[in-house]
Amino acid sequence: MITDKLKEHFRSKIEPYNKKVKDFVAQYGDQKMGEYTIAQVYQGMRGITGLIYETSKLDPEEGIRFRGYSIPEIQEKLPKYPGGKQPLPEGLFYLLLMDELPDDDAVRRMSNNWVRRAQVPPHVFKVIDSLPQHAHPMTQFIAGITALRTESEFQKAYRQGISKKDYWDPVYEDAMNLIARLPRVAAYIYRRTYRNGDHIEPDPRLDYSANFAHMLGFDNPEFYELMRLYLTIHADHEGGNVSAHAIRLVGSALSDPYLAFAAGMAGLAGPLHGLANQEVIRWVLDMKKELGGGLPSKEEIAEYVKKTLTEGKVVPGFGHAVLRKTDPRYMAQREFALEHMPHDPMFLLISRIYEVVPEILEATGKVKNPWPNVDAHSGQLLMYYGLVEYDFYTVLFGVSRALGTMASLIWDRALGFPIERPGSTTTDILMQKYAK
Ligand SMILES: CC(=O)SCCNC(=O)CCNC(=O)[C@H](O)C(C)(C)COP(=O)(O)OP(=O)(O)OC[C@H]1O[C@@H](n2cnc3c(N)ncnc32)[C@H](O)[C@@H]1OP(=O)(O)O
Ligand SMILES: O=C([O-])CC(=O)C(=O)O
Repeated sequence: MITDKLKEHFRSKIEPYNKKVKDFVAQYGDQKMGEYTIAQVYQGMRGITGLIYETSKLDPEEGIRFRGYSIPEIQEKLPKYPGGKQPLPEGLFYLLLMDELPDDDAVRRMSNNWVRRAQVPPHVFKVIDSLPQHAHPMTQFIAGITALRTESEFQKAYRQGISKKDYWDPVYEDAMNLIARLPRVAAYIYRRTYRNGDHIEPDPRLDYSANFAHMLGFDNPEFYELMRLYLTIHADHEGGNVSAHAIRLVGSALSDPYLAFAAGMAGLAGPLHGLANQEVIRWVLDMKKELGGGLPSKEEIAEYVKKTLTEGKVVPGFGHAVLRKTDPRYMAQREFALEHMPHDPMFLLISRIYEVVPEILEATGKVKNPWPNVDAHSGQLLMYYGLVEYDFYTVLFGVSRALGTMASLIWDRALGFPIERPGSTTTDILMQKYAK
């Protein structure tokens, strides 16, 4: 294990926070938090608060806050690459884990710490290579993450009989190693699938995002900035979304962070969750093909959207289980596009779709949030810089999601959270009780 200053700093936070939580539960633990209805139970537990997740909180109107900071606030307050405008994801991870804004030094330490941990064992590449080249990148990613598990410090420590109060320590090691290694695994998948296996070695002098972009094959300072923004804004979205919740749930059985993260990635790969980012581009390209290639008019887009709905499909990139306004992550990406590529035809189309879709979804009378989410915009930015293989997009999302969910998983073990095991019931039992 690598001993590091960051870990010692984190260690100093555990006891006081544990005491705060224990005292709070001891004093107020029997307070009622609310009531819920039969309908909510049938509707995917929507609106029921049933989890403690410390690193971020989602407000339906304002969007995500990372440790209390909104997206514009973190863009302003987190350290940046010299000359850059976008926050460094190393700093976001520091904020999420430590509940403290980092300075430049802390961010540099985080960056260097991950560089020291970044070596991916060769068997991981062999596992990925054993899959057919046409295997979806998320299939390859999940296989790669599971293969990384041979390195689990938590698994080893558990076998050796580690005490419960120390679980957080090897979980921290696994989480940090996983975060450090994911860009290499992701880039390997990209180059194997789309660039004839012409792999690019990491450059440890670069920051986390730039090095990732470099290994993918996009050595463009503007793309580096995009990656910094992308990896920051996709990192965390409170605890109830499918990926974060799956990671929390599986981790609660004391499955190690690799297993927990692989479970989360299986959830992220669903088209109603992270995979929507590739579905948006697929849908937009199909629309363009059907409408003859150029920039479709608002009327043509409206017709296409209505056709999608008539066919019983969802309009990808729109709607949300919690948000009730345009996702601030969408807006941050829109601002990036306005600054760097305001005349890009795909950006103009994405903008026009934004003008057309909400009204139509609203008119259905059933869609609770007609506004765009993060996935409605990310693909356009990636395509602009030449990362056009949209099946790969969810892997990028996954690399980012590790930052929030791993910070949270370390806290889960530091706070000694128990195995998650909510109750369930049957319709017959409910009917016997309520349908009298
Ligand atoms: C990173 C992320 O995960 S962000 C979300 C990414 N996903 C997408 O963009 C896929 C498109 N959007 C959706 O499918 C949904 O809006 C979800 C999955 C995000 C949220 O689902 P819910 O909370 O159930 O949404 P909501 O309560 O508004 O659903 C009510 C009805 O509207 C429909 N609806 C919601 N959004 C859309 C949409 N974009 N297009 C068409 N219909 C929609 C639902 O399918 C549901 O229909 P039903 O009653 O026939 O089953
Ligand atoms: O919050 C959700 O349910 C989905 C989402 O936007 C995310 O996980 O980023």
